Amino acid sequence: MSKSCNETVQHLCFREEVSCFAVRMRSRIPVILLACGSFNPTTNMHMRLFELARDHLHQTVLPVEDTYIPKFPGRYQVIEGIMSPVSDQYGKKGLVSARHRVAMARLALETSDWIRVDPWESEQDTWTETVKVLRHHYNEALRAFQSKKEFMRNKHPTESSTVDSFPCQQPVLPELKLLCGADFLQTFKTPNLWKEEDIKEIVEKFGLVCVSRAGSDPSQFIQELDLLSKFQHNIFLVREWIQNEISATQIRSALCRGLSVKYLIPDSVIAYIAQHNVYTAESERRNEGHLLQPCRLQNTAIKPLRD
Ligand SMILES: Nc1ncnc2c1ncn2[C@@H]1O[C@H](COP(=O)(O)OP(=O)(O)OP(=O)(O)O)[C@@H](O)[C@H]1O
Ligand SMILES: NC(=O)c1ccc[n+]([C@@H]2O[C@H](COP(=O)(O)O)[C@@H](O)[C@H]2O)c1
Ligand SMILES: [Zn+2]
Repeated sequence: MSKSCNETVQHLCFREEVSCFAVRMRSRIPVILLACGSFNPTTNMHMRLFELARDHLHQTVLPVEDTYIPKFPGRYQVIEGIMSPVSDQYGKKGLVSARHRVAMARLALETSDWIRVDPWESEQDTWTETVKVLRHHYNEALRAFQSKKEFMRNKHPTESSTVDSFPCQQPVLPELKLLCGADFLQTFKTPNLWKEEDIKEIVEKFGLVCVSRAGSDPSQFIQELDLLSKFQHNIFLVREWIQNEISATQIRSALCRGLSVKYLIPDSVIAYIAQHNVYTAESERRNEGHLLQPCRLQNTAIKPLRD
């Protein structure tokens, strides 16, 4: 092959790569994953939850017209993971202060380049419904998207077509999805814990990514609940391919008995717990016998009127 012919081929290959990239950028939907929970303390499994969910979303197939792209599979591009520890007012037994739980999550996530802890929920004066936490983070993402768009507009004030010619430069508003384990999903059926309209908004407007957990069958559960089966196209079930049944409750109970939890939670978190003496028999008794705040709120809401 002559040099010029070779160059032409290279040029064509480059152009094809660029156009594949452009198609990919246009088709892949950016996603932010938000996990709400106690994180008391953060375990290796909490972090695995994010990794499993990201792999799953990256493997979801592209729409038919794009399936020929071999190098770039996946309908979604997970751009960020957010861990949101619940506030102290949640009232769960053994829940230690949010200051400690946020600090431990920060240490645990030090080695992640895409998951971060966000203290907003834990800093609120009262317990916040999960749907409101989703709305807050959605609004944050919307603000970031709008300022990026504004920045692009200022960068190319006269070239209105630039954004169309280089789709990779066009900011796309990410979708925000609630990430949870199968046991979390099962709590949707617990009386007085969730409002129906909240569940509807979560699955209809945002979407759910649910990771399997021993003892829970999320697919059967979805079929049993009309509200979930109606929006099942927006519920992603992720199979944990290697079982990792770590539970934060068991970690706390092992710590209180003086047993080793090494390799179940990060070393940095173990060191923090020891340094601050976070988990003790006394901390385990915190909120003992209390109703969870969501149940308390629902109970007061449905109190009969006095005559
Ligand atoms: N082993 C696991 N497999 C799948 N999901 C999990 C696992 N551990 C925790 N999760 C999920 O992580 C989120 C936060 O959970 P949480 O803080 O309650 O931790 P936990 O280990 O379940 O603690 P606890 O035992 O105190 O309930 C929830 O959505 C929960 O379902
Ligand atoms: N109605 C609601 O919005 C509602 C009810 C129960 C639990 N939750 C949330 O789910 C999470 C459950 O965490 P735990 O699994 O640690 O109990 C917490 O973030 C809590 O705020 C929300
Ligand atoms: Zn739990």
